[in-house]
Amino acid sequence: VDLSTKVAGLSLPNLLFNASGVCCQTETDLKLMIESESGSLITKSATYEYREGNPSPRYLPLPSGLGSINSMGLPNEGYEYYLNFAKNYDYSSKKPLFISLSGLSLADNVKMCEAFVAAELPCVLEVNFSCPNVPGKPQLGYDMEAMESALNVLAPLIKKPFGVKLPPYFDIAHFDTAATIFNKFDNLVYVTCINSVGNGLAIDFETESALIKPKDGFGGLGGLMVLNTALANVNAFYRRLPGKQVIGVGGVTSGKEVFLHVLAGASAVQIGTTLKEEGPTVFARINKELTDIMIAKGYKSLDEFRGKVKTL
Ligand SMILES: O=C(O)c1[nH]c(=O)[nH]c(=O)c1I
Repeated sequence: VDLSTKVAGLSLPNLLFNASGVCCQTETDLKLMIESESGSLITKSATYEYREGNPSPRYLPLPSGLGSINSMGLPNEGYEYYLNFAKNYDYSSKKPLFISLSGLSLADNVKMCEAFVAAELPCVLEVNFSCPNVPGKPQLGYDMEAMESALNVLAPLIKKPFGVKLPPYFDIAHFDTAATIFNKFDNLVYVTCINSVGNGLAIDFETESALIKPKDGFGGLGGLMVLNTALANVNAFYRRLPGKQVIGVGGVTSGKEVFLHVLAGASAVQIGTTLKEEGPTVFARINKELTDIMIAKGYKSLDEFRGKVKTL
C-alpha cells in the first residue's frame, strides 16, 4: 500500500504531518517531528517579533474527550528563528518542510515573505489567514476583501508555489466567494482547511468557570467535534479549486478520519489535538491504521479514492 503524496510539487513519503501550532514551536519540537513517522512537518505560525503569547491555561483537552480548546495567542520564536531553521534544514531528508507565516499586519507578512524569498530555500510558505486568538486582530480569512488585497501583494512577492491556512466557513456563499478569490492566483497551489473553529467557550460544570484564561475563556475548538466541518471545507474547496490541492486538518483521531479526509479530496492530512495529546508516535499508529483500512477496502494508493466521496 502506497501512502505517498505530492503537495506543491514536493513529494511526501506519506500524507500525514502536524497541524501548525502543535509540536513545532522550537527546534526541540521540530526535531521530534523529523524523527517521527510523519511525511512532512510545518512550523508554528511566525510573527515578525518573538511572542510570549497569551497567559496560561491557554490550551486544554475537553473533559468530554471530543476535542480541545486553545487561545495560545500566537506564541512563537519570531520569524528569523524559523528562517534559520529553514536555512539549516536537511532537504535531502525526503521530508519536505512547510513554513507558516502569520504576520500581525500585511507589512509584517511582506517583510517575512521577502526574507524567505531572498533566501531561495526549497521549503514551502503557507500564509495563515485564520489565527482566532490575537485580541483585537480579526481573522483575515473572514474578511474577503482584505484577504484578496493581501494576496494581491503576497502572491507576486512569493512567486513560487505557496499555500494559505483557512478558517472554517459555514455558508455556501462564503465557499464560492473565497474560491473565486483563490482561483485568481496561479501560484496559490493549495489551501489548508480547517483552522480551529474560532471562539468556542468551554465551561467546567463543577467549578462553574471557563477552562482557559485568555479572552474570558473563548478559544479555538479542535478535535473530533470539528471533523464534519473540516470534511465539508475540504470537499467544498476540492470541488471549487480545479488544479489546486487541499490539505485536510480537523478531527483526525485514527486512520478512519484520515481516510474520510482523502475521500473528501485531501492531498495530505494534518493532526492537531490528537498529536498534542498522544505525541509524535501518533504518526506510526495512524499510518498503520490507514494502511489496514486501504487493504480491507482493496485500495493500493491514495489516488484511487481521493475526492471520490459519493453523493446520493
Ligand atoms: O492561538 C494561536 O496561536 C493559534 N491557535 C489556533 O487554533 N490557530 C492558529 O492559527 C493560531 I496562530
